[in-house]
Amino acid sequence: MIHIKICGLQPGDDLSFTRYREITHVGFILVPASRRYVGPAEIAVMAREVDASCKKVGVYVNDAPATVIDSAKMAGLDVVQLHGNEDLQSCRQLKRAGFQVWKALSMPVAKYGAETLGAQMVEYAPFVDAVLLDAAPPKGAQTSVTGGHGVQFDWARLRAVEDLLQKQSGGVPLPPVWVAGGIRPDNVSSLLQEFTPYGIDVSSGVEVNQRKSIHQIEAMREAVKRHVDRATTG
Ligand SMILES: O=C(O)c1ccccc1NCC(=O)[C@H](O)[C@H](O)COP(=O)(O)O
Repeated sequence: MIHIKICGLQPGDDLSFTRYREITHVGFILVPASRRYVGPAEIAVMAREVDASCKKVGVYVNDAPATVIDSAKMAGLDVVQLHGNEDLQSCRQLKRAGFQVWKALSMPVAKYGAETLGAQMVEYAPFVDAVLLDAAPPKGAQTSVTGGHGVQFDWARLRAVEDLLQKQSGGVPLPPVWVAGGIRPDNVSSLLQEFTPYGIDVSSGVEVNQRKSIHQIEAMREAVKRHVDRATTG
């Protein structure tokens, strides 16, 4: 199964999609500069509408671990997604506090090749539960708004990640890989032709007028299902 995370929910959004088996994670943005910012107390209220099968993820950028722990406890989160330059020590501290930890890594641009990415994945592996490969933010984006721009990276680069995972299979086990950045119902199939991630993380691609659309979320789920069905029936 390809897991799906829908990210950037806000008060008033319809959370009934969290009951779908394939939508395993729902995300909230705890980055004050983001247009999708929601505070921990508001998340705790929204969380009552989240199906028990769906894990609640909080996205943080460069906050001190103690701040993340207090906020994530108040919000009732299962997973903390670190979307900045957080170090190994911070990941370890958050895991020790009982949270699953995901580390976002910016997908290689020309100066930053597969080896660097592989080295980072190996380095973070013991301290995280997953890595999330996201597109680098566009020029001009606010410094702390490191994701959620609807920007796609070159998915052909994921072939190098596939090779890394194959090569690594005898060595340090690498964490599950999620892919994010500009994924929409009408392009998800091209991504999945390049690479089969553990999961996909989607935000802008399931929005209409900057708010989550239940129809777009449904279209995403259908598009992934169609791809998987086609792949399994040949
Ligand atoms: O969504 C935000 O506003 C955001 C702000 C700061 C850091 C991360 C942010 N989003 C991270 C996500 O998990 C997004 O789902 C991911 O970057 C994909 O976004 P999109 O390209 O819009 O699908």
